[in-house]
Amino acid sequence: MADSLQTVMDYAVAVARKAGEVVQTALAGDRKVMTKSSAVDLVTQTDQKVEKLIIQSVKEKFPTHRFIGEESVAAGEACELTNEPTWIIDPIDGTTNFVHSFPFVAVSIGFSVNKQVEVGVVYSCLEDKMFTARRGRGAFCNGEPLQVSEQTDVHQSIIATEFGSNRDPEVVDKIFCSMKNVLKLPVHGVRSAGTAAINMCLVASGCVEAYYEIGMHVWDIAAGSLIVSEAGGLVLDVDGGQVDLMSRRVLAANNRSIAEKIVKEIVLFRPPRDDALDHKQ
Ligand SMILES: O=P(O)(O)O[C@H]1[C@H](O)[C@@H](O)[C@H](O)[C@@H](O)[C@@H]1O
Ligand SMILES: [Mg+2]
Ligand SMILES: [Mg+2]
Repeated sequence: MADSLQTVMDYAVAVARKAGEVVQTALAGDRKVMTKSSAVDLVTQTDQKVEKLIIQSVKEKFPTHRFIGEESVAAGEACELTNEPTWIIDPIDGTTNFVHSFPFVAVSIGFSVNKQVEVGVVYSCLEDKMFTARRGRGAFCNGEPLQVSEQTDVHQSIIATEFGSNRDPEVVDKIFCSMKNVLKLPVHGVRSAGTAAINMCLVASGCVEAYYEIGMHVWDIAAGSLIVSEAGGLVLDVDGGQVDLMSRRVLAANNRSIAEKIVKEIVLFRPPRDDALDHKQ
């Protein structure tokens, strides 16, 4: 598999770039907005078109590989991570940004074998930044090596998080309570890029010290998790334990010292797992 992983990586980069071109072109036109799990969980025809393009392209080259794609799962496909080679795809991470032309939108492609992410590609289309990682081979942005921040003092940190698309009052309260706790540590700032994948690339790039979220999905974080760990960071569960990609909980941090401080401030809850949830809307 070692050499074929490079073939996978090269192909993922080429497909992500092609997908990014479609996203950019679509930004110039009208976007028909539909909803999924809630009134603020948005999807457009471009999300669906880009996912089809990625899956068709990959199937031509790797006919036996499996897929977990956000929009295919929304259409009723199983969301099951097995030991088989699997492409984990978010065609547009940051659909709300895309709808509003808020300029952070990414194509995220992870590739896993034995349930472990081996290749991660996040293409931040509007910034034209191609983030890549292969397990054990480092993380890069447009070919330049990435390194997480060296900051160990949480008070000198920027922390990224997201509001998600669940508007259940109890969940919103927990999200805000965690955010308030983090802000009051105090930290230099709290930020939301509106895309989990780009938040993770910001950790990998050393611009923010940590990103945490409860409620996102496996396709939001599969590629980014490898990019963070290959840039020298840690990817954990929000309780500080081992991350489980299907659990919809993640904390990516530059180092353990920052991670431990953030863990203490997060109000924990468990959304339904990706492999247990009925995604079909
Ligand atoms: O734009 P998406 O692909 O739907 O991903 C979003 C996700 O829906 C939202 O819940 C998270 O807060 C964002 O960070 C994701 O990137
Ligand atoms: Mg997403
Ligand atoms: Mg998406």
